[in-house]
Amino acid sequence: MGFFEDLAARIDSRDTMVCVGLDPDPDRLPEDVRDAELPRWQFNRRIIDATHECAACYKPNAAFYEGADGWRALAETIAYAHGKDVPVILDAKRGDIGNTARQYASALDRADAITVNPYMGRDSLQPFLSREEKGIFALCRTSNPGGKDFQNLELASYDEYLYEHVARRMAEWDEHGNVGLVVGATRPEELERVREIAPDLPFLVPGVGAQGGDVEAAVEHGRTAAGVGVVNSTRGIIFAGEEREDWDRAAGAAAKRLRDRLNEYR
Ligand SMILES: O=C(O)c1cc(=O)[nH]c(=O)n1[C@@H]1O[C@H](COP(=O)(O)O)[C@@H](O)[C@H]1O
Repeated sequence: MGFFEDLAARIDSRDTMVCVGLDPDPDRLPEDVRDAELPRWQFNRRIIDATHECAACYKPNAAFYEGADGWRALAETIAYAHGKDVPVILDAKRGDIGNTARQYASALDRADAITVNPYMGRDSLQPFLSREEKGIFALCRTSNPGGKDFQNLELASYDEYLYEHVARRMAEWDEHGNVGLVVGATRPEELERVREIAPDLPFLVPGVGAQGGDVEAAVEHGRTAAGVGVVNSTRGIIFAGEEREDWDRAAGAAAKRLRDRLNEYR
């Protein structure tokens, strides 16, 4: 089975669209894991134990795993999530010239899907697109305030915005049914627009929770007609119990709350 079939099966069987972000910021790790060997992995292990039942997938962001210990923590985390039958999207926002991209694509040996930056064009994405059984989420309209700086430039020769063009092109380049788009929940009208352009591509929708995005729009437009799409929250889940001793239980409760809130609109 390909990534999106696995993801669809997980969404259906667990009745959840929640993508739990795993960004173990060292400055925010709880006291009781700080002195452990591989604190990031110990933190993630307890977060996964507490959240896996309502996780459609996990999304570790590579930025939080720099360095030799970080990579070990990431490898342990991915293997542990797989042990719970939860797919993993590596949020690495990759994209480079062909031979470099081929090396970056080896990150997919471990993870099930990856985020890519399409700015360098088709050849920079080809090594990812060719991995038919793996998923690729291309940045389309990002959730951050500066997302508009380039993504909302109007392309005179196409009479559309750059983010619209990215959506259209990615749909064209999706030869194996393994492409999705990253579209933030912070711009609901653009989320709706991207859904119109690319009706069949699953979305990864970040920006709810800490960034204050629109949950209803994320559900309504994030999914394909077949119901495939996920909504990510990271800090709103993993640091929900930051000041508490039972921080993992608090994360579990936050993940459940988000699942239930998303399900109200499904
Ligand atoms: O590619 C992403 O996942 C991503 C794209 C985007 O437009 N906005 C965005 O916030 N993200 C990532 O999603 C996560 C959001 O974290 P929270 O704001 O804590 O929920 C971080 O790992 C971001 O890097």
